[in-house]
Amino acid sequence: MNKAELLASSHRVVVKVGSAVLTDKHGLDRRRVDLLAAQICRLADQGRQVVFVSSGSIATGRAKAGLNYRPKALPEKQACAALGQSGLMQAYEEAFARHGRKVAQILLTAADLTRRNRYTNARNTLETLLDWGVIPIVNENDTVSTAEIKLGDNDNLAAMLTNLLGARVMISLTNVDGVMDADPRMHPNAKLIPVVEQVDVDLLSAASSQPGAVGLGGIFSKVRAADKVARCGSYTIVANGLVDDVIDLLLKGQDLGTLFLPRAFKLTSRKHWIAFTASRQGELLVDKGAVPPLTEYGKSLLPAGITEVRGDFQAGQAVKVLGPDDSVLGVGLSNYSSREVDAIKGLHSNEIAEKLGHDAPEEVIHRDNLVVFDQEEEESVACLLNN
Ligand SMILES: Nc1ncnc2c1ncn2[C@@H]1O[C@H](COP(=O)(O)OP(=O)(O)O)[C@@H](O)[C@H]1O
Ligand SMILES: N[C@@H](CCC(=O)OP(=O)(O)O)C(=O)O
Repeated sequence: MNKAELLASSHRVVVKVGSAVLTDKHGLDRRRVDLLAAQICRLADQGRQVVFVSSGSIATGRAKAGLNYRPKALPEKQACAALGQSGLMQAYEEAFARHGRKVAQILLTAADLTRRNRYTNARNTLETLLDWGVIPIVNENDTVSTAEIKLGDNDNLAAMLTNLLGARVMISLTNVDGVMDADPRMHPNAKLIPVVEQVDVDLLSAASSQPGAVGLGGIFSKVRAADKVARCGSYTIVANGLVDDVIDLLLKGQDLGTLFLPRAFKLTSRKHWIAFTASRQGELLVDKGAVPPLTEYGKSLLPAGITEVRGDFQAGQAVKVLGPDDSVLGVGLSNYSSREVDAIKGLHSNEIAEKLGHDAPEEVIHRDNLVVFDQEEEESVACLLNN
């Protein structure tokens, strides 16, 4: 399927735009804002529901504050985000209104997505706005998110939202033509990769995480986000947002950018959330005997196979499941707290109740709450989970 057919048949689209597209050395580029608003409105006018993930608050605020350096200290970044976000939204309000569209600001913190009840709440709000024909404009709530609890970057946020909304395609607009086979800043002859059938460890390790002057995460975070999107069965297009009519051209069938295809085996939305969005608080190590039941036969994780508990977690939280060599086997929601798992590890199912002093489930992680990864992809999965 080409990109025009893909967009033509997609009812729901997430568009993400990076700071490098939206801002120049004077701050927010109002002309770019107008061009983007016009194209997003055309996508919507053709009957699509569009969620717009916009970076740019820090770069906009930095110019507004008159800083001639890239803010590094957290309070400075947060102050810039606060200064910039209001101007960004004002520009979008005006630009979308010229096309008769209303926009709504959604600022999310990590906990809004990593906790299931808040995730569901965010989904309900977004669904309502989309039903009303409004364009939600989403950014991370940088002003209150500290380094330890950040979602990471907006590529990751857009991938999480693509799964949350069941969007068929995510369009990621950056300041290069797409994903190249080498860093174009160092290799001027780098070639565009037109299609990525499946992200592998080679592509992930080749992709630079060094951003441009204002971005975050570099092309690496776009490739990783595209892999997450592929695993929920959706497509990603990474294209050049500095091309004035890039979305229009894609709609008309021009073969621009890099297209990431969905995985043949896709996770359900809930399992995708468990694997890539729920906050992971700990690790459970299992012995050799537990590996085939989990990875080959889709069984639940029982206490008998657990040898070690790492980290502090509560019942219901997500944990990584590691093999005896520390390789990542999967991610699942634990029925028990770390203290309880520590108490029952190595026990047979009929010994659990006696040890804990009350009736309790025999599985530490039920198979319905466990995502097991293909062991041949262990390296790239470890990379995906590493943020
Ligand atoms: N292999 C590559 N393909 C494309 N871009 C790359 C590659 N390696 C490094 N880059 C750089 O990544 C930058 C985009 O990342 P970033 O600055 O985080 O953008 P954004 O603000 O759009 O999120 C580009 O400006 C490009 O120079
Ligand atoms: N939330 C931040 C941007 C974070 C981010 O991922 O930036 P970018 O790599 O430019 O998409 C901001 O609004 O400045």
